[in-house]
Amino acid sequence: MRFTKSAPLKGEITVPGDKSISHRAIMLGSLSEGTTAVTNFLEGADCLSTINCFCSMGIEISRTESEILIHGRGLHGLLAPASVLNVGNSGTTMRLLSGILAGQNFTTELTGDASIQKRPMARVITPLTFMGGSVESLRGNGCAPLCITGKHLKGIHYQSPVSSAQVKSCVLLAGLYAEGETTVTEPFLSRNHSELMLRSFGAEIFSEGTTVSIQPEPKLTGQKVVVPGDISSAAYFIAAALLIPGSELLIKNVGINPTRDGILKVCAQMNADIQVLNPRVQCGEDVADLLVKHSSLKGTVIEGALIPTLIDELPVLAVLAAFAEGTTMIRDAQELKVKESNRLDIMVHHLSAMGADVVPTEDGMIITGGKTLYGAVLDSHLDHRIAMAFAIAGMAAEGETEIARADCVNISYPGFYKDLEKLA
Ligand SMILES: O=C(O)C1=C[C@@H](OP(=O)(O)O)[C@@H](O)[C@H](O)C1
Ligand SMILES: C=C(OP(=O)(O)O)C(=O)O
Repeated sequence: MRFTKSAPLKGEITVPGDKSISHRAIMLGSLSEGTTAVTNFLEGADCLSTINCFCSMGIEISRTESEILIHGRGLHGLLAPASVLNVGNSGTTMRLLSGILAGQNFTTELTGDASIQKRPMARVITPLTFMGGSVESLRGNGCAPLCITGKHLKGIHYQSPVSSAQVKSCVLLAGLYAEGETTVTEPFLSRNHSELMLRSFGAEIFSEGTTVSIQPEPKLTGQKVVVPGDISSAAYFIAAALLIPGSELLIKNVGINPTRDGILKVCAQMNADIQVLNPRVQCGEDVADLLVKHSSLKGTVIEGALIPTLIDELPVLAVLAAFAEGTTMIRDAQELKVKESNRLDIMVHHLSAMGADVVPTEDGMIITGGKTLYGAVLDSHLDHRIAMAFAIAGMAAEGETEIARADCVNISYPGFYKDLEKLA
């Protein structure tokens, strides 16, 4: 895909459904009694991987024009799959499913693409093993493929060393099958969609600060789930509208759960003009429309408790920082090294290739903004967030930017380039 300096972004857009919430709706719908109807489900490759995994375990999932219908079989209704489950590129599917599979009465093998086979799974193997689970990394390297044999699990209090919603959700889902209460404490609060959705499906779950506890063997009942627009997808349009002079864009129906809205807080620190309009609550999740106007941005510090609330937005925030006046420090972002690609290394490389002043640090980077950026030929490294972040950089830079292997945006936003083209 090729990008040159863009005309102003005008009008309105609705971004596709939230990826995290779409995954969870399929999982909890499958483990519930009755039917779960999901509106605005994200038809991205990652969520389709989750659907395929549950279909392979005997769940019937059908579509109407506007909904996905999941015909749940209850907490103990999954069937042993006939072959290896493949999660594709999806870390969320791999880690959350591991928690569910640890409590079944069958053995499953789980694998995924080349990127998934390099991502750390010890972070879920460790707590599941503490619970009495049997989860083996088949190559002995702490990565997929995994072999999971369902066992009788015991509730634990797990102090997670990472602020990861995937780890937290994995342990909570295993807790559905454990004897006694299961508790997770994390350093900083990560996204809480699992907690909100588990509660609405009927689980007994209690959160206080960075600790959450769940009781086993609830009767989960199918629900209607209306998925809000994904703030992680809205992030690219927020950034484009802020960077391109003359832009004024209304992004409708965006999930602004406080565990996900770090990008709005950082943009406010950077002097961005973003109005949060029509705030409302939909299926327990905060939702609003965002009116974004071109702004003169200034540098800021992004660190600590904010990091989990904007973890997937850091690539595009680094692009914003490169166009802002002054210095931006990104700290405590070492998790970016173990995403679909090493996002820290690639952000530093690609921004530098465009002429930005970026210095890598152990857990982030220092960006001195305000330099003129020039188009470059950049590889996505098959990482959807990298492709989308640098598409936006290309629309604000001088000259032409070419993104190679750009179709990986299908993972979280299949219509991304079409939507951009419509607006700009
Ligand atoms: O739970 C989830 O749905 C997700 C959690 C985050 O990962 P970590 O839990 O590894 O931080 C995030 O990066 C990912 O895109 C989705
Ligand atoms: C990290 C991501 O997803 P996952 O961990 O589910 O692969 C992402 O979407 O940026």
